[in-house]
Amino acid sequence: MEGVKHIVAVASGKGGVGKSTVTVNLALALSAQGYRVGVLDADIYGPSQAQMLGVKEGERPQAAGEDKFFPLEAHGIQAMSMAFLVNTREPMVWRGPMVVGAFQQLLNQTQWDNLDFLLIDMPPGTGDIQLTLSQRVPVSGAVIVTTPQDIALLDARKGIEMFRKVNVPVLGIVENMSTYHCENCGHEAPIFGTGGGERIADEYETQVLGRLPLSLSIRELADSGNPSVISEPDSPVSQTFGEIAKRVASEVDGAAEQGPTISFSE
Ligand SMILES: Nc1ncnc2c1ncn2[C@@H]1O[C@H](COP(=O)(O)OP(=O)(O)OP(=O)(O)O)[C@@H](O)[C@H]1O
Repeated sequence: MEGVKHIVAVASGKGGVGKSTVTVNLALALSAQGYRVGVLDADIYGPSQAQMLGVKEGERPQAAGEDKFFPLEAHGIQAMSMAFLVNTREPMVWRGPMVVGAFQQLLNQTQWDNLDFLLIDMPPGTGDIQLTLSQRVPVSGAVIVTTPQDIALLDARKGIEMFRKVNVPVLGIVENMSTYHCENCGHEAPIFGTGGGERIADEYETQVLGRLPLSLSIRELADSGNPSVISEPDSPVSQTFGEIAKRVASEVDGAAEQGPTISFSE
């Protein structure tokens, strides 16, 4: 893909597990480590990246020649989202083919500037957008975000299986909302259970890239457009994102050094 070295999909089976939050913080952590990073928000119906990156409503991308757009820039990250092109207060009442068409346009018509990593914030599930992505562009790998409870793991398994079917390597699992740390009494409570990320990583012979707590500040900072990694760079949460970023970068570079693999499927 023009202007992009590595494409990494951030995905989950289930909605609301923190994909967008992980995407934006991982992007900022990679950027803090010196990489040039872009974020493509592939959630056409419910884009979140504009808000999480603090892009003001109504800010629109500039045209780049006849049929391309320059991405917007926020916190040093290049970004493209449906939210930059439409009024986000109105629902998008679109059928599947229109959604896929819009995604393809975001994919093909954004003029990325010399990126090391393009992170794609996927919509939940294993449908049209996921298939389109794997068929249209070379995806270096996928990061699977899950919470530790069984109902989320069930959907995360489907996500992993889907990427395997389309020959996209799974780089690892991010276990989000692992434990709740009470800011008043210090008590740790594993609200969504324990060990889920590890179990699923073992099952699919992949790794847990990192574990993040259920935390008021993660939510407040992401929702306010100044995510943890830039607002609290020295916090344990930001350090965890830094470690996840290092693992992702080394997995992807390692994969690049091995060269392409040949696979057969029906
Ligand atoms: N570790 C966390 N602690 C507290 N709140 C969190 C955490 N991770 C995410 N959240 C909050 O949970 C909500 C959902 O997160 P987010 O939008 O990242 O999920 P998602 O998986 O991308 O959702 P969707 O399926 O809608 O795309 C957001 O308000 C976010 O701030």
